[in-house]
Amino acid sequence: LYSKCRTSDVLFYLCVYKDESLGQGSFSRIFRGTKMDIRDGEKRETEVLLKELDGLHKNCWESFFEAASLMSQISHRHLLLVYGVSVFGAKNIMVQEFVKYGALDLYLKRGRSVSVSWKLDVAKQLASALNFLEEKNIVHGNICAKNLLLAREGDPSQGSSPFIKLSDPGINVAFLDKDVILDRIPWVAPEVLEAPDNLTLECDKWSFGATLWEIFNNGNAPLRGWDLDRKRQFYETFQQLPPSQWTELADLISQCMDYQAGNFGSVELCRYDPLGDNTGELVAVKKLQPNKQ
Ligand SMILES: Nc1cnc(-c2cc(N)nc3[nH]ccc23)cn1
Repeated sequence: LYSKCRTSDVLFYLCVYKDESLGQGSFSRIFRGTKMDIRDGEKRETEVLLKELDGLHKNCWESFFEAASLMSQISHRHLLLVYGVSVFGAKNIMVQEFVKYGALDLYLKRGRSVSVSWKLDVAKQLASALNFLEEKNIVHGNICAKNLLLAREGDPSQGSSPFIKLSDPGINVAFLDKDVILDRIPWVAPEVLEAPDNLTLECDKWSFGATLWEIFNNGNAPLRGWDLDRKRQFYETFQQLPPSQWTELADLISQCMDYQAGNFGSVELCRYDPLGDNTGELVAVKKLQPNKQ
C-alpha cells in the first residue's frame, strides 16, 4: 500500500533517462539512469538506478512494488532510498538512488583487501539497519552481501570508514519457486523452507549470521557450488557453516544461525530404539512449538 504523499511533497520528475545497462538482477534488469526534477523552480539532475522487473516475473509485480513501497515508507541512513516506481507501458520499473560502488559481495570478491575494522564497520551498519527495521517490526526477508551496497569505500589512511546501504528485498520469498528458495540456503532461515509466507524477524537474524560469514570471508558465498540436494541436507542434518578462528565472531554467527531459536521449533537428539536393545540410531526429533501443534 503506498503512503499517500501530499501534492506539495511530490517531486515533479520531468523524466528519467535510461543511460546504460548494468546487467542482470535475479528477476530484473538494471540500468543506470538520470532523474531530472524541478524543485522550487530549479532544475536538478540526479543519478539513479533503474530496476526493471523482467517479463518472466510479471505476475510478481505486486511483490516487486511491495518491496519498493517498504523501502519508501521508512528512511534510515543505511537503507537504500527508493524514489518511486513507474508503470508506464508494459515495464515495471523501480527508481532507486545510485550507490556508487555497487554490491558488497562483488566489491569484496574483486580482491579489495580490507581490514578487520573495515568489515566490523560494515557489520555494525547492517546491524543498525536491522535494529531499526526490528523496532518498526518490519521484516526485510533477503539479507545478504549482494543486497548491501557500498556508498563509500572508506580510506584507512584518511581514517574514513566505509558506508553501506541495505537494498530492497526484491520479490518476496513467498512468490519464489522452491528451487530458488533452496538455492538461498544458508541465507534463508530453515523455517522459511516450510512456511515461506511466514517471514519473521528471526528470519532476518538468521540471514544476518550468513551475511557476517560472507563479509569475513571476503565476499565468498557460503556453501559455494553446492547443489540443491546438498543444500537441503545442510539444514536437514542441522549443519553449521565452517566456524571462524575468531571465536567471538564464530559464536555470534552460530547464535544468529541457531536451529533452536527461530520458528523451527525445538529439536532434540534421541535414540530411536525400536528393539529396545540399544542398537537404535540417534535421530533428531523436531518438536513443534506448543502453539504450533
Ligand atoms: N541502488 C544501486 C544498485 N546497484 C548499483 C551499482 C553500482 C555500480 N557501481 N555498479 C553496478 N553494477 C550493477 C549495479 C551497480 C548502484 N545503485
